[in-house]
Amino acid sequence: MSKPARIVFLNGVGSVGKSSIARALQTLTAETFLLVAMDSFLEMLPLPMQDHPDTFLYETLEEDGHPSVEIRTGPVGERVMRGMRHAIAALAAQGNNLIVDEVMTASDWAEYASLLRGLDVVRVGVFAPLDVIEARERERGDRLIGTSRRQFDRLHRGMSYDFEVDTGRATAMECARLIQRRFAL
Ligand SMILES: Nc1ncnc2c1ncn2[C@@H]1O[C@H](COP(=O)(O)OP(=O)(O)OP(=O)(O)O)[C@@H](O)[C@H]1O
Repeated sequence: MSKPARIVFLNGVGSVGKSSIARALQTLTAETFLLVAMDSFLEMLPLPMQDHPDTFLYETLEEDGHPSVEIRTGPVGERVMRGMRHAIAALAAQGNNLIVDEVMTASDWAEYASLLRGLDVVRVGVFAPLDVIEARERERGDRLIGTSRRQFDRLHRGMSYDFEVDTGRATAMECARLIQRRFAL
């Protein structure tokens, strides 16, 4: 029987810097870690279904005079997300170490906690000031403006973390080093 997998969740709003940390962290760990990104599962949908009431519907509202994107999840979208969580559990059950790039709420976490019981799981909260995140969102050019604003006050409600990093004060590589040292990865 192989060693139980280690799983590092990076959770934070869009454009906060999760994928950049994940890629940096992969270069630092002693053992091999796969990167599993929620975005990769969204990209599995056919293009016309990527913004659709059955899957994920993106609606731009206004909040404090700024665009703020509400994402409504339909039944097919819920199924994709459940499938992702079970797929992650299946990868880990086979001994694959994982870095999971997620945008998860406390209720999503509740399902992970039950699927991953008994494994070595750590949760890292990835934070930065909203103005910094929104500047990155604008610079990227391929992100819906207002996605991070909507998630900013809501995503972390009810969540607790084993460790937190601030990408407004540290590069992705510096954040990755802090995580690698903290958990001796
Ligand atoms: N620590 C950092 N300092 C400065 N810029 C950063 C940092 N981390 C990421 N960036 C930049 O911010 C942008 C978003 O980064 P990244 O794709 O890692 O975010 P993300 O949280 O994975 O986003 P999403 O959830 O939308 O996929 C990129 O242009 C990246 O180069």
